[in-house]
Amino acid sequence: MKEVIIATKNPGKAKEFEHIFSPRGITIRTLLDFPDLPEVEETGSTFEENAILKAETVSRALNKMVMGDDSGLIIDALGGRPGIYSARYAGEPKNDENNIDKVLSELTHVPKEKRTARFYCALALAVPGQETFTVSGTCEGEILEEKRGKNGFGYDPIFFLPEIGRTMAELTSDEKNKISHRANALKKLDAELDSLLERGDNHV
Ligand SMILES: O=P(O)(O)OP(=O)(O)OP(=O)(O)OC[C@H]1O[C@@H](n2cnc3c(O)ncnc32)[C@H](O)[C@@H]1O
Ligand SMILES: [Mg+2]
Repeated sequence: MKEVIIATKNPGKAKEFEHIFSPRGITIRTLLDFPDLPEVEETGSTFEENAILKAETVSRALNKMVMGDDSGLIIDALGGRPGIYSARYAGEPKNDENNIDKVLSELTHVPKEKRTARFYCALALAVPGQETFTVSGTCEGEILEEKRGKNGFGYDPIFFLPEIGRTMAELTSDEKNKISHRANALKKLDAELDSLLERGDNHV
């Protein structure tokens, strides 16, 4: 069985990875399947550092190939915030609705043309005994003044894609998985991942 372990506890991410991998005959498992593993501290100062921390910590604990995803929303008018703090922007415990409300209130007086933003995703692939690979992907958009759509997770309902004319939360998962920051990053890991899976280096 071909299997990829993703070092995430976020069910929204897990669903996206599953959608992308299952048509290729690859099963995914996440930290939700390994409840006894210790919490990974996201102490890095960049998305890349945090993705590596997640992937390497879990890879070491399981002695398996593991992918880490660290991602977030970069808003130009907020100097790049919430950035690496996207998950807990409105404080603990992390809550998507509260995060969105905080962003919208900070942007209250910012006009449409200055509401540009991008999603960023860093992926790290840790393989026992090998150097960790990292790649990144982005997706450009604008922050709306109110939520639209019910799909996706996180900041998707306020992230508007001007070329498509819909928010990320108004896309089907197939549509999101073609254009998202996560999909764009994953495309760059494809060749690497395929050859590791072919060689059976995932130690399943
Ligand atoms: O660390 P793990 O367990 O993977 O789960 P997490 O939710 O804490 O993940 P991050 O630390 O990478 O924080 C990412 C946050 O950025 C936001 N985010 C990332 N990708 C997103 C997407 O595709 N759509 C909407 N929001 C996204 C969302 O708020 C996430 O909680
Ligand atoms: Mg996190």
